[in-house]
This record gives sequence, structure tokens and C-alpha cells, in this order.
Amino acid sequence: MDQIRVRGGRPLRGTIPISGAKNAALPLMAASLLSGKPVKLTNVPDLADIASMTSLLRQHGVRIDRDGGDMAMDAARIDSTVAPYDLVRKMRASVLVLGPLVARFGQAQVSLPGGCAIGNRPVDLHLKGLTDLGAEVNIEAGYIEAKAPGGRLRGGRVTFPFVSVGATENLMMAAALAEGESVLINAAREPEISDLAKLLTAMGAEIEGAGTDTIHIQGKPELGGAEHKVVADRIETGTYAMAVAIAGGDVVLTDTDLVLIDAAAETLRRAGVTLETVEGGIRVARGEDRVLGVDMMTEPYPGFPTDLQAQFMSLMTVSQGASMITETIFENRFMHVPELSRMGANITVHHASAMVRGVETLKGAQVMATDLRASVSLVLAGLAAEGETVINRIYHLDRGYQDLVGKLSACGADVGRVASERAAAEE
Ligand SMILES: CC(=O)N[C@H]1[C@@H](OP(=O)(O)OP(=O)(O)OC[C@H]2O[C@@H](n3ccc(=O)[nH]c3=O)[C@H](O)[C@@H]2O)O[C@H](CO)[C@@H](O)[C@@H]1O
Ligand SMILES: C=C(OP(=O)(O)O)C(=O)O
Repeated sequence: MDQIRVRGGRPLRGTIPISGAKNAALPLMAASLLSGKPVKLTNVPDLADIASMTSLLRQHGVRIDRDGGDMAMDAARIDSTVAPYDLVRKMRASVLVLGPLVARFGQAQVSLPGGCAIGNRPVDLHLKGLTDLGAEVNIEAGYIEAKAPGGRLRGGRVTFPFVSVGATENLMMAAALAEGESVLINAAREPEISDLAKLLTAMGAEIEGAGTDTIHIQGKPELGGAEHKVVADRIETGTYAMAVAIAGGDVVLTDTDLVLIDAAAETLRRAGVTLETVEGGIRVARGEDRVLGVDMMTEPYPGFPTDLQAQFMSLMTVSQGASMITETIFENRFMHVPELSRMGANITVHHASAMVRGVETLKGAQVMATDLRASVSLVLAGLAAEGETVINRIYHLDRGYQDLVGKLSACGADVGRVASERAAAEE
């Protein structure tokens, strides 16, 4: 398996282009199933998860042509409304085909995605929401079987007991083709929700309130084609901001917007990092002084995102002072802690909180990536560590970071990817 090797101690200087958001592109791709007319996306990132969604949609019969960041999708003819286990198990976001399939074809069978390293991650809210829109939902042999009696969902009131990004997206897509009005209450407010609403609206849907906690959707008998640019990846933006914060230096993150990372930016400012809007993007800078320890709690948007928690923890390991980090979204999202500890970090975990006492410097070590954001947090730690850090199992990174090594190297980081054969030979 490939490895990433980082030698720390070099400040970052230059520009880093931010790609389109994985977590926006995945539901946008699923939305192509809602229409028999072509849907074109631009600014689609080149990631393993996008390849997984492409395979899944092709298996349903969607024609997909990709040229760089441009992706043309045509779901005029669908061969199958079954999303099989082998494709779904690779990526939890596969469950996002459920709403569109049942809304357009009156039925779907989608493998249950199962848990993953960061938590149990049930899909009960997705299923409950679909029943609120009139679907009959059963679980058979590991598959969700959903049917719309009479072939069409009907508008309804869906109240989420707590905020779920994926359930909000699935229900928005389902409601867009349901008969009558639907209201989603306690909906997620993430920028990816607003981005999906933009595409659905361009396809002819009538949606009000996306980006707030109450979304009204007037269902249409059919939707048309559209073209849409994927919003910038706020998690990639925040990750590189934290890379600059931990390595020091002065970098402009281009093709992105500070408003997407408000909560994270505020937290970083309190730690002593400069973040400001400049022409073309966001300038991030940190001088000689170590960052300050700052407490942080993850929350649904507009709070501090759970997908930046691991990266922020890496930063706090080398802060002056201490930081209490509380994870409120996923029950098992501290798997980077033992790996950071191998590099000399001082972290104590108690239930959902981690007390991080800053140390002057980390030391390079062999570490193991356990999930996407944990993996990148180890690369960030490596940027600040003395000597070499070797990160194993980096295939997780390919799910969510396009050309991580290239983007960091271009700013002066000493980081490289070692192909599996060489890594094995050197072990
Ligand atoms: C592809 C994508 O966009 N992934 C993001 C999405 O995941 P995802 O959409 O899966 O996350 P959710 O917002 O649904 O999950 C939030 C919490 O709700 C729980 N839950 C969710 C649905 C459900 O039916 N029942 C239930 O109990 C989850 O286990 C979790 O504890 O939002 C997460 C929270 O911001 C991010 O970390 C993920 O990167
Ligand atoms: C948890 C993540 O993604 P997913 O929901 O696709 O597992 C993530 O992007 O950090």
C-alpha cells in the first residue's frame, strides 16, 4: 500500500487551489437520477468517492462522460433501480440514490450502507422521512426496499429529531418529484444543501428556505436538465488553512470563500492565525509564534465542522497551552489520537472530549491512517514534526483530497507519496 512521507519544519508559501466539494458533488450526481434530461456539473473534484458514485450511477444505467472537472450525466434510460451491496459498501453516500430512485421510478432497492470507522451511522432518518412522503419501506436481506404506492410519492411534513445532512439531501430530492408540498423541519443548513437546492431549482424544482432549518418544496411531475458549478470544498479549505497554521508561512487559498468556513476561521483567529479575504481567495498566515490553545466543539453547520476536528486537534498538539476538543456528531471520531500520541502529542480522551496539552514539538514516526480526516490530520502533524513521518494506509486520503501531495509540495512542503512496491521494499 502507498505511503506518504513528510519531513517537517518548512513553512508553506504560495497558493493552493481549492477543488469542488466532494460532499456537494456526491448528492449533485445522485440528483441526475431525477430527470430524463442531461445534467452537467463543472468543478467536479477528481476523487475516489466520485469514481465510486460514477460506478454506481452507471450501474443504474446513467450515461456519464467526464472531461477534467466537467461531468455530463444522462439518466434518460435507467436499467436498474437496485443499488447493490458491492458498490454501496465502498461509500456511505451511495444511499443518496434512494430518494431520487423511488421518487422517479416509484420503487428502489438500495443496500444498507453499514457502519464505518467513525461511527455506527444509521440511516433511520432517511427511511422515516420517506415514509412521511408516503413510501412503504422494508428491510430485506440487508437491502432497503422502498415503494411509492401508486408509483408517486406525496408531499408531506418531515420533522428531523436531529440534524442530518444526508437525510435532508435525500428528502429534498425525493420531495422535488412528489405530489404536492413537502416541508422539512430541523433540516441541515450546510452549504452543500444550498448547492443541491441550486441545482434542483435549475432543473425546475420549487424550493424555498434551503440554508435555513425549514425547507419548503413544491413537487413537480418531472424535472428538466441543467448545468451547475460545484461549490468549493469548505473542508479542503479548512484543512489547508490548518496546514498553514501548523507549519507556519503565508498562503493564498484560491477558488474558495471565507464565508464557507466562518466558525473554523473564527476559532483559528482566536488561536492567533491570520485569515482574510483577498482577491481570488483567502490569505492564511502565521508567523514565528506558536498558536494558542483554544477550546472547540463540533456542531452542525454553521458550527465548527466535525470533518475538521482531527486537523484542528493536530494543530492544538503544538499549541501554547491546552485545548478541550469535544466531538458531538460521531461517537468514534478520535482514532487519530493514538497515532498523534505516537508522535509525542499529549492527549487525554474522556468520552466525547479530548484534552490536548500543547507540546513544543512533535517527533516524526510511523503512523496509520484510519479514516479520511484522521489521515490528513497525520500529514498536518508531520508538517510540524522533527524528522520524518511515514503515514500508512493513505488510500483513505484519495477519497477526499485531490492531489494533496502536489498542492503541499508546491508551497514548499517536503512531502512525497511512495508507491507500494518501494514502500514494501524499504520496510
Ligand atoms: C457525503 C457527506 O456529505 N458526508 C458528510 C455528511 O455525512 P452524513 O450525511 O452521513 O452525516 P449526518 O449529518 O447524516 O450525520 C449526523 C449524525 O446523525 C446520525 N444519523 C444520521 C442519519 C440517520 O438516519 N440517523 C442517524 O442517527 C449520524 O450517525 C451522525 O451521528 O455529514 C457529516 C456531518 O457533517 C459529515 O461528517 C460527512 O462528511
Ligand atoms: C465522513 C466523511 O465522509 P463520508 O460521509 O462520505 O464518510 C468526510 O468527508 O469526512
